[in-house]
Amino acid sequence: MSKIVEIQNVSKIIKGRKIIDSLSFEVNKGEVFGFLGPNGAGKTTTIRMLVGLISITSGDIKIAGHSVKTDFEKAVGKVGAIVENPEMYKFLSGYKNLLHYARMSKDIKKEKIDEVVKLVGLTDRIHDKVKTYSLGMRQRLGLAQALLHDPELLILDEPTNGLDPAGIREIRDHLRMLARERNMAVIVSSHLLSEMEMMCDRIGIIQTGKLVDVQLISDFVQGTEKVYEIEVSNNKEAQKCVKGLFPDMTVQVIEKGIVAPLKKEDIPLVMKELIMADFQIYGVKEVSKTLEDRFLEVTENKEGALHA
Ligand SMILES: Nc1ncnc2c1ncn2[C@@H]1O[C@H](COP(=O)(O)OP(=O)(O)OP(=O)(O)O)[C@@H](O)[C@H]1O
Repeated sequence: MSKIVEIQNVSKIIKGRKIIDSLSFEVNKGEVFGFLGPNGAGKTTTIRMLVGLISITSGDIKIAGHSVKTDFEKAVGKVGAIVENPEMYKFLSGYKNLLHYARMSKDIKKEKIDEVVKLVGLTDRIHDKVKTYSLGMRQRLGLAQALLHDPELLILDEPTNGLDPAGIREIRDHLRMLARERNMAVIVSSHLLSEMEMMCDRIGIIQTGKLVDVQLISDFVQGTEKVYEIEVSNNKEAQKCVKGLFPDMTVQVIEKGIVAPLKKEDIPLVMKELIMADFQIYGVKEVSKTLEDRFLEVTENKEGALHA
């Protein structure tokens, strides 16, 4: 796989504070890379440096081999980005907005407008005024605008912010399609892991300005431990009962019962014990720890190391 972005030891100091600390990672063509971190971690600051909206204090960013610092025009020439909410004229149609934008930059032909409109699935509504569009449609129009000059790299800061589940799905499907069919590299930032799981090939986790981890999303999900949820009457007593069998186990009380990291072969014993003690059991199911739990595990584990 060929890399399109190289972030090399990048730091950013704003008003004497180190907001980004020695960040390094690469993004390949044809992949959707999720830049994930809690609010205030430094995602937007990094993206702003990537697209040249703010300067880099130290280190360098190369896009398609060109330094953002020393060869800016060439570096960002192949980048399409939606960083702040794309400015659209609400009283003009989507088409006129794109036409206006295309006229400002040279070399964009009308056929290209039709192509990107089709690509983001707005053909039926493109001649309606933007003020009649849903938020998801406006996002897709922004995407169309970012695609007008055939970027090799697409950068989107929190692209699903404020969208309903259908809108999130629309954007997600489009980004995946662009990576797969056009071999485009896509960088998306988000603080929602569940969303990243469905959209990205790899994720980079950032916390307080430092990169905590970069992983294939499939590996990240696989590292997620399985637990059993037992739907049972009198959850607090049931917890004591299971702890009686496995004193060292962390057994969690939830509204409808308990959750425990049991092995499959332990289930008959646990059931027998609960039944003998007169608990009513309504169900047992294997559940994954949520990805949010996994995210917290990774960031908490690494935090000690980072501050050491
Ligand atoms: N111009 C600035 N002046 C002072 N502090 C700033 C400036 N820009 C960013 N910061 C600080 O840098 C940190 C990282 O901000 P950034 O917006 O990059 O985070 P983020 O990960 O994108 O978070 P969010 O998801 O909330 O947008 C925050 O603590 C923020 O307050």
